[in-house]
Amino acid sequence: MANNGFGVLIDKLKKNPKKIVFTEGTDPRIIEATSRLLSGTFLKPVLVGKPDEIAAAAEEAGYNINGAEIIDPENYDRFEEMVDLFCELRKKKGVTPEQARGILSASNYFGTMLVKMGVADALLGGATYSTADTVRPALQLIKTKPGNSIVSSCFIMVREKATGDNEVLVMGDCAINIHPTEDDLVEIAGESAKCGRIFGVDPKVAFLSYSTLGSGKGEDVDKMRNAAAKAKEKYPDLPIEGEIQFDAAVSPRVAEVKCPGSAVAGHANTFIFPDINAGNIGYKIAQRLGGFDAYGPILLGLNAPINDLSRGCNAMEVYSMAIITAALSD
Ligand SMILES: CC(C)(COP(=O)(O)OP(=O)(O)OC[C@H]1O[C@@H](n2cnc3c(N)ncnc32)[C@H](O)[C@@H]1OP(=O)(O)O)[C@@H](O)C(=O)NCCC(=O)NCCS
Ligand SMILES: CC(=O)OP(=O)(O)O
Repeated sequence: MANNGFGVLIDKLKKNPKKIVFTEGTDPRIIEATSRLLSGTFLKPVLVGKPDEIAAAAEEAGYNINGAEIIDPENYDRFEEMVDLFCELRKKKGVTPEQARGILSASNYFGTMLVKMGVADALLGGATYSTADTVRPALQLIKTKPGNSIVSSCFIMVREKATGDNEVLVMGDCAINIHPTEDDLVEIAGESAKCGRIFGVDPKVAFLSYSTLGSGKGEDVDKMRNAAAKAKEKYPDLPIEGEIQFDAAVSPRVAEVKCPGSAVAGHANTFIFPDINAGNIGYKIAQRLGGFDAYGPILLGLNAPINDLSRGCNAMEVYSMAIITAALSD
């Protein structure tokens, strides 16, 4: 991503390098990204897995990962300390040490505990794990930040314009909350706008629907209209429009017909989808047919920077997401 926001993230990391855990240490895309990261000095990769299997995978992929820290859950000298902490954190669920040992043998839970214990600053997973399996340990162990009521997510979508500049859009929540409530949507909008600013977006927020300002009827229309109204009240300085159709949100010509006089319509850059069906399909259409690179899902409202990858990711996306994830840690 050649966006100025990305350069800012790298500069931040150069001043204060961070450790990032990769839960899928033998995946060739993770190995390639690790090799690229090792040639810089701003991020310290930690690979979870068996050293011999990771070494064999690196050799097969043809990448040098000398210098990467490797932690094997089966031979980790702080494993029993991790088990005790896990039991404490999951006390209300009645988890026994025996059960904890089994759960922590899986790299998604083990890696998340490395962040919880402060062994690493951040985590990136999901190259092979599903989003649910990457995110669930974080929801259970890292928890929602004070002041937030949910963890949600957004994608930063980037496409090079004919002028050579980047067009940067924000889309949320395409990955976590399946049926967000009106209040969830308000929080998703606020968090997505905040995240967009990190990447140089001056947010103009559209609460998307199949209706523009009452042109269509239905419960889902009401939900987006009410959410937009609540968001305007909660964030009076944030330009917000809704409910609004996608064409009216992005096309000045259509906006003039459907939503005249709006400060957002025709120029929206931060899109709030009514549910995960719309969001996940929407961002993938922009990515696969619209020529946008998709960075995310970036988790919003979590107590520590833990992010997910799409299983369809490539090594460059892993590399970029690692930088984004680590740079979001304090
Ligand atoms: C995120 C997701 C995995 C959570 O579902 P789940 O694991 O079944 O969640 P549960 O309801 O069992 O909750 C597990 C824990 O997470 C917490 N939690 C669940 N959703 C949460 C959210 N959005 N924010 C904060 N905490 C949440 C619960 O409170 C619970 O905590 P506890 O165990 O300490 O009581 C689920 O919402 C999901 O599958 N989302 C869609 C993921 C997906 O397929 N995306 C498409 C590809 S990107
Ligand atoms: C974000 C997302 O859609 O993830 P996956 O492609 O792994 O399901």
